[in-house]
Amino acid sequence: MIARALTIAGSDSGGGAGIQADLKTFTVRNVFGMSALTAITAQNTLGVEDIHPIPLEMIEKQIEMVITDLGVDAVKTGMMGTAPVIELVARKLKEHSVKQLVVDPVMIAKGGAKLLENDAAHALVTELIPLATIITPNIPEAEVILERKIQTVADMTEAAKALVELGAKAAIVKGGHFEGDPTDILYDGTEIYTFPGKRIETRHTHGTGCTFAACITAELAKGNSLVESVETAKAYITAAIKEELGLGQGHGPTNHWAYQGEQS
Ligand SMILES: Nc1ncnc2c1ncn2[C@@H]1O[C@H](COP(=O)(O)OP(=O)(O)O)[C@@H](O)[C@H]1O
Ligand SMILES: Cc1ncc(COP(=O)(O)OP(=O)(O)O)c(N)n1
Repeated sequence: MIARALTIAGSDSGGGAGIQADLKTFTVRNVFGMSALTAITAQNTLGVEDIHPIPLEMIEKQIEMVITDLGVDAVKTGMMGTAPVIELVARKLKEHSVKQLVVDPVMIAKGGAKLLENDAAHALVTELIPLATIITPNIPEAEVILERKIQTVADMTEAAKALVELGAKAAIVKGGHFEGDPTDILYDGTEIYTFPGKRIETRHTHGTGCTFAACITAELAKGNSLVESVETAKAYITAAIKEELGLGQGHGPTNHWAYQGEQS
């Protein structure tokens, strides 16, 4: 049977991030993708113009309809928006005993728009992080969650360990926001793994975090190990950034078809 993945996240009308990035990535990685929308955003490569939240009952129904009929092998969470959404999603994931959960703690879009209310970071820590197979913050997100500054690779390593202490089985702190080459640091509760990268000079990096986490989700859904899944996701996002599509006037989307690696 084909592997199945569910993304619980916001819609990006521009197609580079959010639900759209997730479903494209799932498809390219040979996984059947399903979605539960938490919000509709009106955005393009220049920024987020408006956000329309989806009512809690409707979020709950989407999750319920998908899991009880089609089933899921892995779930990814992205833009949650508010604490009540986080609480609801955590409750549903527990009710359905979801085993593979990738938590992308989306907070702020590249253009600066707030995608998570300030008071919701606490719910992320108490409700969602303890359920996570892996949490995938960028540096500013890890700083908010842990209430500390992250300025060096050593700080990233300590941050990954601290995120696991909060209850996640594993944590990868992404280095895209550092100057210089973007190294990502994974801690799986036992070992530290370093994923080095070469910085690609481009403005087309909209949705890099969503795409990276979606690829991890797809690989986990197919039964790959965590480290294998992160390895594939790093190669996938690197190719997606490198082979830019050149769309839009601002931060353009990455190229979800670019990765030529094997289907695992
Ligand atoms: N310019 C870049 N060149 C190469 N890799 C990048 C670049 N920007 C981000 N990445 C990689 O893309 C992935 C997503 O990271 P990041 O952009 O920090 O996430 P987010 O979109 O959540 O801010 C990470 O693996 C990171 O190392
Ligand atoms: C609906 C929606 N969800 C998430 C994001 C942010 O995605 P991310 O991958 O972190 O990419 P950037 O916005 O940082 O480029 C979004 N913009 N919209």
